[in-house]
Amino acid sequence: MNPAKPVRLALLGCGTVGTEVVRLLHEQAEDLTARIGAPLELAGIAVRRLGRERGDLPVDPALFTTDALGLIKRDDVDVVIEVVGGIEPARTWLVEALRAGKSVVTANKALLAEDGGTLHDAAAEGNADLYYEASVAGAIPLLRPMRESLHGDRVTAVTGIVNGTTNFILSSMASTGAGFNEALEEATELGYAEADPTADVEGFDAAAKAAILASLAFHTRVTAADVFREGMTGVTAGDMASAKEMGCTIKLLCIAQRTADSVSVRVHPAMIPLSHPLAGVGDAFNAVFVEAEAAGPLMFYGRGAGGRPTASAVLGDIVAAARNKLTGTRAPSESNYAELTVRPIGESMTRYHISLDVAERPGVLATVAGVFAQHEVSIATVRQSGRADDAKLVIVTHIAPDAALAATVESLASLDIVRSIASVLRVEGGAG
Ligand SMILES: NC(=O)C1=CN([C@@H]2O[C@H](COP(=O)(O)OP(=O)(O)OC[C@H]3O[C@@H](n4cnc5c(N)ncnc54)[C@H](O)[C@@H]3O)[C@@H](O)[C@H]2O)C=CC1
Ligand SMILES: N[C@@H](CC=O)C(=O)O
Ligand code: NA
Repeated sequence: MNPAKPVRLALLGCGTVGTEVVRLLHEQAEDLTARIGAPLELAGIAVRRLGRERGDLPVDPALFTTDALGLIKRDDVDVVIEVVGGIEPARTWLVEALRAGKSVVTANKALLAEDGGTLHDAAAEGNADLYYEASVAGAIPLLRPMRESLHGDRVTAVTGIVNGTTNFILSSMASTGAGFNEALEEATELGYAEADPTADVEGFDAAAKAAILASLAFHTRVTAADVFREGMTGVTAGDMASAKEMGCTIKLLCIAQRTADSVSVRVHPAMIPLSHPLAGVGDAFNAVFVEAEAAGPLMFYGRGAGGRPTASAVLGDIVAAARNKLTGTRAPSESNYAELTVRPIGESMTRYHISLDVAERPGVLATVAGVFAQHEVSIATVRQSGRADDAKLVIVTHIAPDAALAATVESLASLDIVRSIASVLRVEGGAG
């Protein structure tokens, strides 16, 4: 029997994820061949600089090139794997590959969220596969269920922790009291953080993932620009202590919800009760709840960051793309028929936890309560502590439109008796 012709791979990028992709291809070569029915073979690896020390990477040094586009254009390349990141030149490379009918596997959430439409259009044009399981929640098989298994149902909400770096930092702050900088440094060393960790801590990475998830869940193109985003750099040790006092913790959440004809997608830190299933998601783990009309609640949990877990998702996509090449089939194409509108954050319904430093005078509480009433926001609990220069009010509201809550905070800030607004946090999941 003739051995099957290899499926040839072009790997773009050989950093945290790329090196682990190379290792897994090497370690599992025999099993992969058996599962696919043909061997996988690296045709080339595009890197930024040649001659860099790559330790014990099990690969022929002759495969390295700095000419990514030249590698993509080669006739002997069947599947292009992009683990470089960023918008350009990744977009140009992937559009070139897809239009030429080459399958693409990418972990690039920033690009998919910014301009996924262009990639999907290029895939349709070239009748090529576009797989991106690693782009959201790392190793967790999440996009394939969203893209295939749940296509018989109607998804109504997706809520989750989708950034490993910030979950690592918030978990460290909550459990060991570690400082922000110290925890971020450790997350970076462990390979969780983006090349520019601002993307993690300011919520851009989670917002990109939220856009990808919302697009798949609601059959509508949602981009990063549609997502309300607030990072976690403002979360202080004081907030964490205050959350603890209330039997809560603080997590950076991604929340995507659907009504009949619109969707809302937001990313922000939020207090959640310790009894909430997301509260126990520690370290760099991710967890995502999907609610669907017929299925009910589903939960996905696992490692959302790190070279090896992410490479696992990349490998899964490579296997799928290789099988399709051999059988002449294709991945499911983009489904965006619903064309739902994206609601602004002001219309989202949520609750706020507001901590105020106030002057300790008679009538302060009544004045503050009056501001909430004026904006039709009802108060759930009030705690007062300290006296004189150290008086503090901690107020938790009932559910109200975000616009009304934001306007309340603005009015509070203009009161003479309010010395400062120490913190404002959204509250989710029945906390408070
Ligand atoms: N590290 C993680 O936990 C995860 C990363 N991702 C995504 O995977 C992608 C790669 O991430 P990492 O491996 O962590 O980043 P990294 O920064 O470790 O690796 C990227 C590599 O691309 C190389 N590169 C940059 N410009 C290039 C060019 N013009 N030609 C060839 N190579 C070039 C860099 O030198 C670097 O080695 C990104 O899109 C990231 O968002 C997705 C999920 C998890
Ligand atoms: N920087 C990201 C990596 C995975 O997507 C994260 O921390 O989650
Ligand atoms: Na995933």
